[in-house]
Amino acid sequence: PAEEFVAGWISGALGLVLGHPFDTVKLLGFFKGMSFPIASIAVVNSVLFGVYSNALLVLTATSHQERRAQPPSYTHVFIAGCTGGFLQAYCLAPFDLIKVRLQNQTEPRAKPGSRPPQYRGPVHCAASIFQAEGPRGLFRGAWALTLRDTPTLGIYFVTYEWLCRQFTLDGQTPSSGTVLVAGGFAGITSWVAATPLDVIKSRMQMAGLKQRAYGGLLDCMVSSARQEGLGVFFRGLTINSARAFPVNAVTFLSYEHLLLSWG
Ligand SMILES: CN(C)C(=N)NCCC[C@H](N)C(=O)O
Repeated sequence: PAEEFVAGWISGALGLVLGHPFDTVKLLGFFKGMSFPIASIAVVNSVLFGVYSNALLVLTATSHQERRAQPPSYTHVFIAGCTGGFLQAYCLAPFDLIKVRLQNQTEPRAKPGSRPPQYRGPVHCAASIFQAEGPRGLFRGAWALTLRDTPTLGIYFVTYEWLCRQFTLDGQTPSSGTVLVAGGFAGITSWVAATPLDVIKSRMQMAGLKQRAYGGLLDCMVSSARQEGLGVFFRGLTINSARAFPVNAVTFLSYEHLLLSWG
């Protein structure tokens, strides 16, 4: 049961290398600042895949190797995915907050005489938030992140399993092509479902800095929709989907291959 955590770690890091250019498309260099996301996403992906697989083990009493011969029901896949999503959201919260704060810091870095950026890097950003707001400050937006990730990661694993089963004979291991396509579409489906709460989550994480402070999640939703219309909930949908396909195709392919090679 521990190898799923390790495979999740490595596959998350590989997926991230592909996704990073999409994440930083608005910034200066494509692969700039990748060490922090790699370290954090690898941990978070390890929690997601490790908890998912172990939750399925509890629910169905089958190990990863036995699941092709005895496929779990979609209800069990969904519950295990939601459990993984819920726990990964808490691990992701501080890392995601730092990422959003740094990515929204668009002052040019090297211009002489210009005001230095508020955060000098991820560690300085974490320390500044901790000093100003205490440990709870690092979990700003965590509630919105949990609401975003719990159902959408259930959807993620159900889509992946469903597509794999459509293109694979009963009891067989899916081909690499199937895993790539199923992983890619699982990523897209989950991000389409996640985008409305992703917008709200990022606004809550930035609250107090760039935008106004919100009374809570609901207040943020209502006032964003009132000021900008319902389209606000779909902001970033295209880039999220374009990023989701390669990231999750590679994540699932490397995860399945690692587990297969470890027996
Ligand atoms: C919020 N949603 C939809 C997800 N977290 N989906 C799972 C994809 C995880 C992958 N590391 C990625 O960043 O796409």
